[in-house]
This record gives sequence, structure tokens and C-alpha cells, in this order.
Amino acid sequence: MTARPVLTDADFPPLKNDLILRAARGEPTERTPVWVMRQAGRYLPEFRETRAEHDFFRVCRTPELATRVTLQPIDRYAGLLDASIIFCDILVVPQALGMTVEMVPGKGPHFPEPLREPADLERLTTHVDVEKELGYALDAITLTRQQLAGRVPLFGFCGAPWTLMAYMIEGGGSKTFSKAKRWLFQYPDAASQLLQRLTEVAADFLVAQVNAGAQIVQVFDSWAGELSPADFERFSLPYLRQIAERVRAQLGDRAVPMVVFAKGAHFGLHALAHAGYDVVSLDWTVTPQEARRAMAGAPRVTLQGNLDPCLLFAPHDVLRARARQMINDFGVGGGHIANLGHGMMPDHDPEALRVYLEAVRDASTVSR
Ligand SMILES: Cc1c2[nH]c(c1CCC(=O)O)Cc1[nH]c(c(CCC(=O)O)c1C)Cc1[nH]c(c(CCC(=O)O)c1C)Cc1[nH]c(c(CCC(=O)O)c1C)C2
Repeated sequence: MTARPVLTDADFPPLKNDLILRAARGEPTERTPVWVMRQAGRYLPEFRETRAEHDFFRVCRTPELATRVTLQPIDRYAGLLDASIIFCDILVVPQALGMTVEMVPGKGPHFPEPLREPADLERLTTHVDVEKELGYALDAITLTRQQLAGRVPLFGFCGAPWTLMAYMIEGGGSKTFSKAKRWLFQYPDAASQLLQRLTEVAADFLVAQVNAGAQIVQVFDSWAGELSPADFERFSLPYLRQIAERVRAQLGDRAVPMVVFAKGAHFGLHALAHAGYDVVSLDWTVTPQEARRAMAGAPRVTLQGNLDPCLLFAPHDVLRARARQMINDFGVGGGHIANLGHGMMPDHDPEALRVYLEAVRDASTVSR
């Protein structure tokens, strides 16, 4: 192992806004904290400017650039966002395992040599030293946390094993995920082996991110909803659970709140509330009431979400009304972190996000 220092709160400027950390721990909040997935991204002209000069993974790999784009939304929406998320990508983990991933402009991620058959697993690096292979992401976290100067907490993140496996086999995005699902059913042992290796790297990476300064972490299972309930239970959930267990065990009393986002997996909400996470993130196809019902009898978790990102295209009065409705449905005073049901889109108007953030603030402020 490369020896990196373990950083603690004492190494950074004091935190001035801990709303999201309190909400995640289930403590009361005087206002519903809010952030959005992909809050640093192509909808921001200042991001496009940086990207015009630098390749996507160059930005991820250069701490000064990753910090710059992470802070862009925090500066633009000063006082309206309650968290930042480090600029990186879930696909840096397949890279750390030795795979080539390119970001094709206008198309998304592309693996020139995806995994085709179980024998291809031999191409993957055994025993990934995340501090070495992903040290650039850790440096970016430390630098970003310093430059945030305590304004808001910093999220670290990783992809869930099933979602990463899907990209590694499909070679990019997919409509049906038939190649990755073929593996689940034709080569279940090889699939489990791959999922287990991804679990170990993901957990080590999250721990390293916390040691570098991340104050909360999120696991993205963006393609969970492509699985049947039974296959989610077999090929996704056990690994999500294991990530939570491993991270908590490794961090001990330095544990931070953990969020899980299994997009499309409504059928899994009850089980997810038992999976060891503090927060379960919802997409827009489930109502807060349905989610709470599904989780009845499970350990209490904070819910995150879940406005349809496309509502940011609506007239501002409609957007405000729907944001207010969402806040009322989740309830104010605690137990909710406002977000979108998925990420910001490249054609979103940055001003629409401001309207959303202000509407959440106004609707959720508990008067005293
Ligand atoms: C802004 C951005 C990112 N990745 C990509 C882009 C756009 C491409 C560009 O700038 O050229 C390519 C990029 N990377 C990926 C995609 C999705 C491709 C597809 O649809 O399959 C794209 C366009 C893969 C990816 N990458 C990520 C996920 C999980 C979240 C989700 O479901 O959206 C996934 C699935 C995570 C991710 N990716 C990113 C972040 C940064 C932090 C933030 O939220 O601001 C995060 C958390 C950053």
C-alpha cells in the first residue's frame, strides 16, 4: 500500500453548513438540504469552457481542474446548495482495474476492449492499490475540501458493482444491457467473481476518499432497474450491502453517512433500507408516500430525491409548484434530502436550477 495520510476534520477549515450531514443521520433540520446529481456538468457554460480545453478524464486526473469544476456550481449558486460532489466518474474504477475507457464527445463512455467472455477477467489487475491507481481522485478531494473552506460538505462516490459490470461488458451505455445480463445467466460464477472484485475495489476507494476528506459518500447503481427483483436480490443487493459493511468496518469511528441510489429498483426499497445505508435515494417514478410504505418495518432511513429532472424544462411557476409539492410530500423538519430523481442534463437552463433550489429553500424552511 502506498502510505497516504489519514486526514480528519482538524486538517480542514471548520464546516459552516452541516445540514445535509444532520439530515442523513436522521436529525432534525431547520430546512431541507438540497443538492443535485451532476451538478458540475455540461449545462454550465463555465464547465463547457473548461471541457473545451481539456479531455474529460484529463479533468478528472488533474486535481486543480477537478477542483475548479466541482466548485463552479457552489460559486454560481452561492448559499443555495448544501453539498458539493467531487468531479470524477464511476468509470475510473474499471480504469484502475486495467481497462481503457474513453469519453466520446456527444456519445458518452466507450470501452474499446470490453469484457466478452469469462476468460477476459484475466486481463483485470488483481489487488488494485486504490491509493496508487486513483490517487489523483484522492488528491482532488483533499484540494476541493480545502478550497470549499467549510461552505458545504463534500461528497465522495463510486459506482455500484452491477452498474460497473454492465459498462465493462457492454463497452458503454446500452438500451437493453443484454450482453451484461447474458453473463449473469450464462456465466453466473464468473459474474459473481467480477461483482465481488468490484465490491472490494469500490469499498477500498470509498474508504480512501473519506481518508482524503470526503464527508459523505454515495454509491450509484444507475442500472439497478434493468434487473428483475430476483436478480437485483442476487446480483446487486448483496454487493451493495457488503460495500456498506466493509466501509463501516474499515472506518470505525471515522464513519461518514452513506447514500445508496439504485435507480429504478422500487421493488428493492424495503431491502435497501436494511442494507446498511443512512440514506436511500429515489428516482421520480416513486412517490415519497409509496417509498415510506415500502419501507415500513425496516430501519428508518433518510430519503433523498426525487423531482423528475425534466421538470427543469417546465415554466418556472410549474417548476416551483412541483418543488413545493415534493417538499410537502416528503415532509419538512428532517428525514429528507432534496435532489432530482437523476442527474442534470446538458440542455438544462442553469437559471431553472436556481428556481428549483430557491423553491426548495422557501418551501422547506421551518419557521420558529
Ligand atoms: C459531467 C459528466 C460526468 N461524467 C460524464 C459527464 C459528461 C461528459 C463530459 O463532460 O464530456 C460522462 C458520463 N459518464 C457516465 C455517463 C452515462 C452514460 C450512459 O448513459 O450510459 C456519461 C455521459 C457514466 C456515469 N458516471 C456517473 C454515473 C452515475 C450517475 C448517473 O447515473 O448519472 C454514470 C452512469 C457518475 C458521475 N459522473 C460525473 C459525476 C460528477 C459529479 C457530479 O455529479 O457533479 C458523477 C457523480 C461527471
